[in-house]
Amino acid sequence: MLRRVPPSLRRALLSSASTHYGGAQIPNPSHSPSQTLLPQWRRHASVASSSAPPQSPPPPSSPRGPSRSGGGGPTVSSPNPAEVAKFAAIAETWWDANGPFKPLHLMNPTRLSFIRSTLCRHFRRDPYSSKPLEGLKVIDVGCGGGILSEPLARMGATVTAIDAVNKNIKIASIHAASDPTTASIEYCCTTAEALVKEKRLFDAVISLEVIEHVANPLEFCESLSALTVPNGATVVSTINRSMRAYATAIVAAEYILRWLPRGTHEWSKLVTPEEVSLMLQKAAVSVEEMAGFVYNPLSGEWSLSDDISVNYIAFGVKKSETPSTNCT
Ligand SMILES: C[S@@+](CC[C@H](N)C(=O)[O-])C[C@H]1O[C@@H](n2cnc3c(N)ncnc32)[C@H](O)[C@@H]1O
Ligand SMILES: [Mg+2]
Repeated sequence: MLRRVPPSLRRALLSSASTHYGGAQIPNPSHSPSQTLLPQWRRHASVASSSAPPQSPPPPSSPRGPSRSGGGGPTVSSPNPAEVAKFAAIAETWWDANGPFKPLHLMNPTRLSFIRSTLCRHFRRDPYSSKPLEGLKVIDVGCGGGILSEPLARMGATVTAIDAVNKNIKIASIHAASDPTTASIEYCCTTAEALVKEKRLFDAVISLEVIEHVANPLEFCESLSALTVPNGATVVSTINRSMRAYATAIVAAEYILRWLPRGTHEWSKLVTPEEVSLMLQKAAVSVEEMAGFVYNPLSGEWSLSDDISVNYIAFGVKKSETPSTNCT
């Protein structure tokens, strides 16, 4: 089943000018109105009525040892310094379930459910086993305090977790050390780009709520792809650049409810599902499933949905052959 672009999203896309990401122009749908020219993806299986067909599991990734940068920070300049400073300022609050990262704590079971089901389907694992990701090398890019990295390790994955903020890595390492299962996580203050230079490879590359904070989203997608083994999985979540997202994720969350510090998200830096899909496609990752996260203010819980107008997550598969580059 192919996912249709919701009318609200099409309207937002049609009203926006062409967007440039690091020199690459993301096509403006108003110039190519045919829906067939927009990326197509399946609904997430637990949202849709049909499930995705199984695919060949990827070959095992190369067994490289840990590599850590010095304590001062990442080795390359891809992070946006202003964005990094925002996260450094609130690093101590990562594990405060009522602090600025409360929305991520509340969203965690829902996003883990999407990750568990898509990875298990792709890698042909039993999602009901206690360690469904056993034997898979997974990297959590922009891990913050490790609130996603830890459950991934509990699901059996061999986890590497990186962040541009050294304080985050210190806090994540201390927190993980208290449990033998999570103590095995390889935490490192570095960037995806630096690991690409080291030719590190992972079966699954996951980067949640990071792309809207990086200096160059297209280059970031290219780095995520370069870290993924052929036929491996790349998972990205973020906030849509829609009017609804502006009203809820920025005005309500930052200014009315004060869940997040003001200025956490800049509307102009948000990326739409089509843009994420096109950038990943350009980077040789084909987005195959997408789902929205919706918040129920009555229950205070998040759930998976077809509604990708605000928060959404995309699952992609790295193509087995790298497309030829256009050298001039
Ligand atoms: C909103 S937090 C998300 C944390 C985590 N992925 C999660 O969802 O629980 C964004 C994180 O990305 C990190 N970050 C921002 N830009 C980065 C970059 N270019 N490379 C690596 N980490 C980055 C920040 O330091 C911060 O910890
Ligand atoms: Mg964010």
